[in-house]
Amino acid sequence: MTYHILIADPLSEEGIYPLRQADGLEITIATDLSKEDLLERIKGFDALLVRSQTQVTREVIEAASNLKIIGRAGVGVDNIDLDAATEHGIIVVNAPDGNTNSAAEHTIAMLTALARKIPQAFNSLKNGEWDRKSFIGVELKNKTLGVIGLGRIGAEVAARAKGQRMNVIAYDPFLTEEKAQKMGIGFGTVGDVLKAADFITIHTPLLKETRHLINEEAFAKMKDGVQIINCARGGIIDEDALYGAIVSGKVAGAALDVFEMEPFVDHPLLTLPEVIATPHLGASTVEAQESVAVDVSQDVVNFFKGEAVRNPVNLPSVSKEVMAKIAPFFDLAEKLGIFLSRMTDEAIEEVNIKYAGELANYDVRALTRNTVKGILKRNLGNHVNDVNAKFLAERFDIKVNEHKTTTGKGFLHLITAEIVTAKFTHRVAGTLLNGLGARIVKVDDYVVDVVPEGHLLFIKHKDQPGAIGRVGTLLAQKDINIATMQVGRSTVGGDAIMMLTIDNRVEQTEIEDLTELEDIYEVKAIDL
Ligand SMILES: NC(=O)c1ccc[n+]([C@@H]2O[C@H](COP(=O)([O-])OP(=O)(O)OC[C@H]3O[C@@H](n4cnc5c(N)ncnc54)[C@H](O)[C@@H]3O)[C@@H](O)[C@H]2O)c1
Ligand SMILES: O=C(O)CC[C@@H](O)C(=O)O
Repeated sequence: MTYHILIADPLSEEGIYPLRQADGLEITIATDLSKEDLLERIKGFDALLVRSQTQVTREVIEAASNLKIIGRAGVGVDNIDLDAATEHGIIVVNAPDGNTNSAAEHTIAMLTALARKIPQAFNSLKNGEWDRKSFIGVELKNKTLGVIGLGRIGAEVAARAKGQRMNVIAYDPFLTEEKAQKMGIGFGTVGDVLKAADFITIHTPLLKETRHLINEEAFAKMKDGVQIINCARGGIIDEDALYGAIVSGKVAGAALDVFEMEPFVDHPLLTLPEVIATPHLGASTVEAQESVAVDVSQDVVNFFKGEAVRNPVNLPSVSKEVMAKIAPFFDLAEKLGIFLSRMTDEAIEEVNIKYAGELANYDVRALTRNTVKGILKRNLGNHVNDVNAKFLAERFDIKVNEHKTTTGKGFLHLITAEIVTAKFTHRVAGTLLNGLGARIVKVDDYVVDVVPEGHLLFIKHKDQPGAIGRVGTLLAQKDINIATMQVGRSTVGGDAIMMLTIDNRVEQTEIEDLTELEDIYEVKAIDL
């Protein structure tokens, strides 16, 4: 099998080495595609790798009939329609750590250049002027740097600013006073930061909540003569408001690496001498580009090898240690779901999955997704996968609940999956037995011991002499060999079940013939 990878933005050649090394991957590099070309070209590709330039819109995702993974060589995924990717079962991976250092260094370079008006002075010199009066800067020492967004990059910038002997005050929804104290920085609300800072640097993602976070109202709270740096994302600062604040003299200077609309060739802000700018170069170093490309390429290779990806954006990430514990249960979890989906033809309203024993100590959301995937597969086939299973369940108004208990009822680990319909509840439990592999150990209230593999028949019948014989005879007449059989009953002469493993898949007509036998209530064929 060959998977086709489209690299649509320039990536470091050294960085894509993992892709070049892997078997079964064919790489096409086509950068600077127009929107129309991308919509046309994307059709045959299994993977798409981009940086920040290519806009991976819903339209692109819907035009891509084979796409399975989108890799973003960098942090921000605001150029990718994540909802559309999730709905279409496409996993999005990024490279969150590879460019942190470069982006932090760029921010500090911008801060210093802004304070000392270096770009303006250089331009003047290039224009043949020796002007020592117009470019009087300010020192950073003892000035206050306000950091909005103290994540990976914000924290690095804060640490470096302290090296410049600046006072740092930060706001981040995850920042506590204790953590700020440990970092040796001040802590406050956005308002406190805006009020206290001589320089303000933004390091949040662009989200609904952060769009125009720095607007007219925010500028009004700032010190007169404040200077602003944005090396995060265009759109976090309202550019019209910034223009007004510079012209009015409220803001003495701005250093911008990112803009609301990129790319552009001219921009009103660049007509102002107080503004210095770079064309989104925060991550543009040899080291960062190699690092993000390696990270994202490695995840694409892992994905096509069926291994866990390290930096999923639209799936919760699972640590290596947890993955090692839960990965052996993936197949069983999915099979429990497939089993349950065959137990009823009614609409499923609720799915309850209970993890008992040691499994209860781990993050088992990936197992839950596998069970939900198994349940939905009956009607959705390959349209459902790990990425969209929960989303599709929600779309179909199926509530998914996860429960945990450390008591394993005699099993080291036990997964019990349950589906609830308007009329019935069905339950199936499975485990992994040391040295023996997966087993289904309970179906509804009946204890069984069945290997979840191949073709199974689940038959509900009356506990009467002859019922089992009649099933055996009919299957023999149809030339269907029984490999294994388990029986269980609630009470003598009451309801009972048979679980058969058979060598061939049964047809619907054969199920109907079995159902017509005396004392047989219900027959379900389950292919695992
Ligand atoms: N210019 C570039 O080339 C370049 C390079 C790398 C990253 N970036 C951008 O830099 C930004 C930060 O990247 P990172 O790796 O540090 O991300 P991160 O996820 O590590 O940190 C983001 C931080 O912002 C905080 N945050 C979210 N909403 C907030 C709000 N309303 N107010 C204050 N803080 C808020 C989060 O809690 C988080 O701590 C992103 O926008 C990223 O896309 C730009
Ligand atoms: O692709 C780039 O160079 C920009 C990357 C940067 O904006 C990011 O969010 O990682």
